[in-house]
Amino acid sequence: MKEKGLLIVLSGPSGVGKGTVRKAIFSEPDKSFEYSISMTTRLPREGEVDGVDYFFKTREEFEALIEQGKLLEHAEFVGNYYGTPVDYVRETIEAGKDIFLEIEVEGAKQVREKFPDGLFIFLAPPSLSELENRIVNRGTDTEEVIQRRMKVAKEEIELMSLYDYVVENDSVERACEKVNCIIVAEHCRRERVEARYKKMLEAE
Ligand SMILES: Nc1ncnc2c1ncn2[C@@H]1O[C@H](COP(=O)(O)OP(=O)(O)OP(=O)(O)O)[C@@H](O)[C@H]1O
Ligand SMILES: Nc1nc2c(ncn2[C@@H]2O[C@H](COP(=O)(O)O)[C@@H](O)[C@H]2O)c(=O)[nH]1
Repeated sequence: MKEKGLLIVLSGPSGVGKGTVRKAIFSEPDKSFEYSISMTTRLPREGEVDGVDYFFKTREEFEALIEQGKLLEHAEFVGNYYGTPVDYVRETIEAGKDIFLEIEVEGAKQVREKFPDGLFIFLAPPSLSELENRIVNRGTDTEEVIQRRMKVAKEEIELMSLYDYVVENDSVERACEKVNCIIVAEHCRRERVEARYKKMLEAE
């Protein structure tokens, strides 16, 4: 039987650096996992490309996808829908390849319910004031949206204990190294458990 791939979820509050860390991880050569491109109703930011950064959809299109069961999870975040196309995730895992999702906390909760044996990593900020600095300095949000993101962030940080690992994003380089190590360690752990069961079954 072909071994299934690992579902990896990187989540955490807005502005902590999920996108930055994910892009840095995927810019490394020889990555053995695939990235799940999300759907969103948010308008593209400058430089963002449809089908690369996101699949950009209208609200009507997005709601039709929800109705048709095409999304593994979805959430409304600061006025826009975001969701993970389910077919690509399932096909990748079935093909024995790992898939990497970078999503917000409500979506991660939904994925955990459907894939309890996935690998869930929470990216945490060094402090709340540093989180706010990062959102402000990114320069993509109005003061009102920044305050909404910070309010949600505080609620999300309380949920970090539900994750398998918490990685502090104090430096992008260190955070990437830790995420990569966690993925390698998780593979080793699963292989050992599987090997143990295989032996047990063969001995019967
Ligand atoms: N370790 C770090 N140290 C300092 N700045 C960082 C670090 N990681 C990311 N940043 C900066 O913080 C800002 C927010 O990062 P990013 O957009 O990747 O966050 P995010 O978690 O993906 O946000 P969102 O959930 O809103 O999409 C960016 O300007 C980025 O350059
Ligand atoms: N629940 C989901 N959240 C997602 C998905 N794709 C991205 N995201 C998260 O949304 C926020 C905002 O993103 P931005 O690009 O507008 O800054 C951020 O936390 C992303 O991680 C998804 O498919 N599902």
